[in-house]
Amino acid sequence: MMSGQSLCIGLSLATTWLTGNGWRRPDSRVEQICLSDFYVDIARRAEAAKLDFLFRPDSLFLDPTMLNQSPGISGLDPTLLLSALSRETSHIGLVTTASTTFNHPYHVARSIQSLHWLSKGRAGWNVVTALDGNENFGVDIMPDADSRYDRAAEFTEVVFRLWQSYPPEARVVDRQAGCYVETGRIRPIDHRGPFFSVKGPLNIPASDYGRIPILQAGASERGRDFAARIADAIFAATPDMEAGRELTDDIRSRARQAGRGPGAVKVLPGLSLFLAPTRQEADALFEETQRGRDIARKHAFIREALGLDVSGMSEDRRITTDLLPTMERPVRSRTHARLLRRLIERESPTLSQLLKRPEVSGSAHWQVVGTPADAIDSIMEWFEAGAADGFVALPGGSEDCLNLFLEEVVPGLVERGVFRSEYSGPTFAHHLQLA
Ligand SMILES: Cc1cc2nc3c(=O)[nH]c(=O)nc-3n(C[C@H](O)[C@H](O)[C@H](O)COP(=O)(O)O)c2cc1C
Repeated sequence: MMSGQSLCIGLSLATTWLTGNGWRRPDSRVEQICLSDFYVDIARRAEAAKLDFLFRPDSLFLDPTMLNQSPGISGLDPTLLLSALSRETSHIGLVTTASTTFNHPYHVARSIQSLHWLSKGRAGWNVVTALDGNENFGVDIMPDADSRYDRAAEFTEVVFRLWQSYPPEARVVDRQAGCYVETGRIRPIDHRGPFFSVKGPLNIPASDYGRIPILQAGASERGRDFAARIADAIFAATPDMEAGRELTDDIRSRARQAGRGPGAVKVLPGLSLFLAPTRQEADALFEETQRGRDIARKHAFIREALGLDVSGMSEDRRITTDLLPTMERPVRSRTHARLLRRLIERESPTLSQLLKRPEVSGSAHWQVVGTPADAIDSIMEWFEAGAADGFVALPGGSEDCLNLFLEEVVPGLVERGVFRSEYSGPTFAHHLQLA
């Protein structure tokens, strides 16, 4: 924790509480996940709790076999969804996700600037390089992670320049003289690079609500360098406090090397919550949510990330490093593969233990299964240890867990003096202390 700082808290709108068996509850409202009403209620309650932002991850592909068991994160276009929410809220940040691998920077610059206008300064962009979906865009083989980062670097540079190409001060709106803009202040960007040729300028003015904060997800060496250069916050996968501290220290030092202040990039791990009034009930909620989850999918994840086939192994077999192929091989996410390997190196878990760990079953996120008081204690511990600057809440199991988070965990953090009780400004950049 840096002195005088308070937590930065986002809430994922990925309907994490419907995953596993959560959607099967009679009161889950899963039929409504493509309707804005479903999200409006949640957004208003998150704003009443004075959260920094709502966060919508995204992907540009559909694996229908995954839908057998749960609704997943597919669905509404995130920027359109957040635009609908912008009319129903007034302060909370609205972070959309746009991949730099399959979009075009002109479109992304325009749609996020539009969200910024429509929400009066509350847009944020979660920059991802994507994990899948190439065949939807005429690309036979998924580009490897390094070339995706090369493209992401150029993509973001083009977007930032487009956002500056039509500055707010160009709009003089002089009715008397009949002059709407000073055209000389609107400049093409004339960008020509390996991936894009973009003349510009953008066809929408930059809003005068200030800057659009950037989040980034992906924590390989390349990912960290990229975040240190361009991001205001990183959405991180850190399954334990040590991983959080290592990432936070590393990001601070990379930010310094990139000529930025030590606190320039906030580290915001995903925080998976399974909350109930008692620990027994929380354990039961967790078990119930996980029960029957597709074991073959977990095996496939381990095979893809590590090159290790565990499908024929008994559940009490210890998974040790000597079982792991040593050869460097391309993987979908180096971040997740590294975290999984790290777990095996440190603990040599049995297969049964491994399959239950967040590195395999929960996108490697920090996880609390317990009471709201347990969640508050864990958050305080991480924050005070410098392992996180805040978090993105991923409530699991049922909507009751989301309710406990908003109605008990957040007020508990306010009581402990580490979270705001009122917004002190109207824009997302202001909440992040960037304005
Ligand atoms: C915590 C986390 C969240 C991510 N969320 C998304 C997402 O919503 N959509 C997406 O297409 N990719 C997502 N990714 C994938 C990253 O953008 C990136 O493509 C991937 O992690 C490979 O980068 P790496 O080599 O740095 O790990 C996420 C990655 C991480 C670690």
